[in-house]
Amino acid sequence: MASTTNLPLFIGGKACKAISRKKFENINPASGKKICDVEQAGRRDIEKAVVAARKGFAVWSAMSGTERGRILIKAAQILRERRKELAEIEVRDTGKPISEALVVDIDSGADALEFFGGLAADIKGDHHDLGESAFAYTRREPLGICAGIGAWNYPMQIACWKTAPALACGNSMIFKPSEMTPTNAFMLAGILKQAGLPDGVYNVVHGMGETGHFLASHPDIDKISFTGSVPTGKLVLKDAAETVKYVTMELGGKSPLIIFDDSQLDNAVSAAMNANFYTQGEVCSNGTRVYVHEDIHDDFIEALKERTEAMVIGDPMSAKTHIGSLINKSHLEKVLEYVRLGIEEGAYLVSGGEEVAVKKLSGGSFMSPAIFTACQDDMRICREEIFGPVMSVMSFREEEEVINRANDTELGLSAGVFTQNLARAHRVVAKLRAGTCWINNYNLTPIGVPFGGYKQSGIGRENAAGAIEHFTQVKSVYVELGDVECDY
Ligand SMILES: NC(=O)c1ccc[n+]([C@@H]2O[C@H](COP(=O)([O-])OP(=O)(O)OC[C@H]3O[C@@H](n4cnc5c(N)ncnc54)[C@H](O)[C@@H]3O)[C@@H](O)[C@H]2O)c1
Repeated sequence: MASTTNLPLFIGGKACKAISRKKFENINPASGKKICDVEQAGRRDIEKAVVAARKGFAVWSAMSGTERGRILIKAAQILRERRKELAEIEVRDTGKPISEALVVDIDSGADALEFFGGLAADIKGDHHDLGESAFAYTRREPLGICAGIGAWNYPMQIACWKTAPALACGNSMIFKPSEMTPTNAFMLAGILKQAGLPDGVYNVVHGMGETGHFLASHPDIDKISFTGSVPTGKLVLKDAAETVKYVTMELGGKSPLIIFDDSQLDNAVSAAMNANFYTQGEVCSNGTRVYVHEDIHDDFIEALKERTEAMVIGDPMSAKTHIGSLINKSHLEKVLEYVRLGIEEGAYLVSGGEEVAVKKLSGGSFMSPAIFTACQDDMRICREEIFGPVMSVMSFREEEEVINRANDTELGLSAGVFTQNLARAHRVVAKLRAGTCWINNYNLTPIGVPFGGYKQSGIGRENAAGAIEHFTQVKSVYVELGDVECDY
């Protein structure tokens, strides 16, 4: 997109300017330069989107699941055909390395459209036998208008993970991407239209917290699916409570990764790096509390340090880059402040944790991945979500001890266990209070497997067939075949 073009809203099947007449800037994190101005939706724009979505809903919900599914699958194909262009947009908006965006971000969105497109024809209710003269059945009906609110770390993936199940079930969607990464949610609108989606079924409104608040508090919106931080999630929940909306909450994490002494060391190091440094550490499910058995602690740190220091920090558009730019300067400053805090708290900084200058990208927000050892469970770096490339390593001795320490948090998004002893792996996983657990790997999220959090990390699940339940409501229908009994 040329830097002079404004990024419009998308309402009722058309790109449009905001009635609010307000705009904000979309900045490339790696260069610090403006990509474009973005039309900002005010209250009247949200009203317009709700009217369009209601009209779209009437058309879309009357179509068969087979017809709806065909359009979603077609959109998935277009996404894959345009993978490179969309991945480059993702990199420009987020600062993440192109090597990641090409193999994960766009395909993960396409997977969701394909998966839920395939399920659309199979959304159904149950039959209940009530004896010879009666039966009941249930209809699984769409909710109506769903609103999606996204975070900035996986813009296309988040838009598709919410939109695909919502649309498969016959709902319409008003999606608000993060103000920091607005482009690909808008691109998705054009792709869905090209695939045959009726007007008004998928709408995009841009804006900040206020725009999100307009959606979450709107009485004619039936569901909010939110991805973001715990504090914002609580505000959205309050808004949703006022109008008794369905909610899905995908919130933050501070997840444990437990590495036992019989682990295959190279794999454990690989997983710890994936669990902390992928997308510059800006991943909700990251395993940032790494518990390593004391007998292998020093060998683990030695291998980890060597491999981490070989990572390439640089231009996210370069295929060689492993660590791109953090989302912006203030987030970089927040992450570096946590590094300073870790040192103050008495943790030992083994590697990294410094701002890095990248040639020709002086306006970017780059840092070297940080590894802390000698961490204690009560340090703030081990309790608070940093959302940057900062790994805290702690040692442990006993299985029961490490399970208790891993569970000692208000969050519960994910967890990982490394061991060759599979009986132990399953025993430990069963006791971990986290929505997604990995045994001998980390951070894989195939579309057919549910994803979501325990405790304050969230409510509900995304992905897998179960998501259909979160985007439909059940109507029970009692059918009398005999006479009506009446004592009066
Ligand atoms: N569990 C998951 O699946 C998942 C995935 C990605 C990110 N996250 C979490 O997201 C956070 C990082 O993303 P972020 O900084 O964009 O989060 P954030 O909470 O600051 O913002 C998320 C979204 O909410 C909007 N928003 C802000 N105030 C609002 C309000 N009052 N009402 C409605 N909407 C409002 C923002 O504009 C943005 O679109 C991290 O905590 C991360 O763990 C979770």
